[in-house]
Amino acid sequence: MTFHILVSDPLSEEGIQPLKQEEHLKIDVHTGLSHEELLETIEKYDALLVRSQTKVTKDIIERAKNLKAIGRAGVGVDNIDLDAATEHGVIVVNAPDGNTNSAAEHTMAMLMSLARRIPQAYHSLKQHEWNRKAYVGVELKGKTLGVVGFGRIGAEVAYRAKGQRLNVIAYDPYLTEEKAEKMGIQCGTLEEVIQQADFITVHTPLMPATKHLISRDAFNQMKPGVRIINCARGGIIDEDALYEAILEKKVAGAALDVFEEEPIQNYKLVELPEVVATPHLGASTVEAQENVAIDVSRDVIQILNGGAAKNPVNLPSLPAEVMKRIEPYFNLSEKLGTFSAHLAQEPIEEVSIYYSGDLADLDVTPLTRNTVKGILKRHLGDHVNDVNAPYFAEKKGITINEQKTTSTKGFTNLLTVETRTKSGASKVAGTLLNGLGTRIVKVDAYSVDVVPQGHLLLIRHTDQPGAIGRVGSLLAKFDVNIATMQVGRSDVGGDAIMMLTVDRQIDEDVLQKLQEVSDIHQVKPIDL
Ligand SMILES: NC(=O)c1ccc[n+]([C@@H]2O[C@H](COP(=O)([O-])OP(=O)(O)OC[C@H]3O[C@@H](n4cnc5c(N)ncnc54)[C@H](O)[C@@H]3O)[C@@H](O)[C@H]2O)c1
Ligand SMILES: O=C(O)[C@H](O)COP(=O)(O)O
Repeated sequence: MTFHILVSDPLSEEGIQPLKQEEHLKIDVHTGLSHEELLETIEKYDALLVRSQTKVTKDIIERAKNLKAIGRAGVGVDNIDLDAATEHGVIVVNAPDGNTNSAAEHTMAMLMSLARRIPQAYHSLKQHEWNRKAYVGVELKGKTLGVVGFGRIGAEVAYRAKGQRLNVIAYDPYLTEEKAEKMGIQCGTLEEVIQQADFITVHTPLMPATKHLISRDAFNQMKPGVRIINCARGGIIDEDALYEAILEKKVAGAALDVFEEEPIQNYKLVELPEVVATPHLGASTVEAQENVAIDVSRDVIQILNGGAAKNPVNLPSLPAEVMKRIEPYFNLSEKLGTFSAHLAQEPIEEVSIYYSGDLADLDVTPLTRNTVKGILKRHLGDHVNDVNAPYFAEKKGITINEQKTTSTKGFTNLLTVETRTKSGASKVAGTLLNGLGTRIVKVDAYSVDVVPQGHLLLIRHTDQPGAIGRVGSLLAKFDVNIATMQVGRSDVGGDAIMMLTVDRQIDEDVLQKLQEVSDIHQVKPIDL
């Protein structure tokens, strides 16, 4: 099968080599497409690779009927409508590590340019002016740098700033005193950082909670003469408030790589002599561009080949060794989900998934998603996948519980799916037998031993002599071959089940006839 990939922003040629080496991938590079042009062309693509220019909006994702993956060759995914991607089952991957170094180095370059007014002096000299008085700077040594957002880039900036003998105070909801102490920096609240710093650099993602995090109110709390750096995202700092604070001389200068609107339409902030600026160049180095393009290319190949991505943004990401341990259970979890959906006679309201034995000490989130996918696929079809399964479950009002138990009922591992409807619950359990593959080992209270694959028939009946024979004869009459058969009962003469594996799908009229056989209460064909 050939997959079509659109690269809609300039990506490193070397970086997309992994894609080019795959024979079944056809790559089109069309950069600079307008929104309308992208909308017109997106339908034929299975994957889209972007940087920050392409706005992957809801209407684009809705039109992209074949899209399976969006690869962001960089960190920030604020140009991608993640909710729409999740709803449509499109996996979004990014390249979180590839440009950390370059972004941190650019931040330091901006910090020093700001302190020594290098761009302004350069500009003046190019105009043939020799003006030494106008470009007096400030030293970094002994000053305080406030870092807001202490993730990969924030931490790298702090590390470098210490080399410039700056004192560093940082705020991040995940920064602990211990980590700060280890790095030789101070951990503060947002207010403390804002009030104590001589330079403030922001390194958070742009999201609703960080929009205008540095606001008019924040500028009012800062030291007079503070200098601001933004190499993260336009919008984290309120540009209008920054403009006013510079005019009012509360802020001595700003170094900006990113802007609320890109490309900039209104240049008033950038034209201020106190502002040094670059056109979103933080990640624009040969090394970073190669790294990020390689990383997303590899992940997109994985996704298109049905494998697990390393850096999913809208899927849980697990360490490789955990993935390796849970991978063998994927097939079982989906099959148990599908089996459960067949057992439910009414809309499912709650799903509880119990993991025991070998599974009890692992992060099993992907298995839970996979089980839910198996359940929902029965009625919603193939467009339910691991990405959008929790979204659809929530939309349908189905509560999902995940539980770990120590009770294994004699199995080394056991996965039990319990579905609850308005009028009751049903259960199916399965296991992975070492070297023998997967088995369904329990249906409600009945022990069975069934390979979860092919055409199954679940029959509920009363344990009476002849019931099994009557089912066998009827199926033989309609030329349905029984491959395997299991029987379980609660007690002699009580409720019982038959689990049959048959060689072909059973026609509706045969099912109807089975339903009419005496002592048979329920006949359920289950295709796995
Ligand atoms: N200028 C560029 O070219 C360029 C290059 C790379 C990254 N970036 C931007 O830099 C951002 C950070 O990148 P990263 O790799 O360090 O990401 P990261 O996820 O490693 O770090 C972000 C940090 O921000 C923290 N955070 C979130 N909300 C916060 C808040 N309200 N207050 C304080 N901290 C908060 C998070 O806890 C996290 O530690 C990216 O989201 C991207 O937008 C820009
Ligand atoms: O979030 C990022 O990785 C940076 O902002 C880089 O964006 P770019 O790929 O458009 O340079």
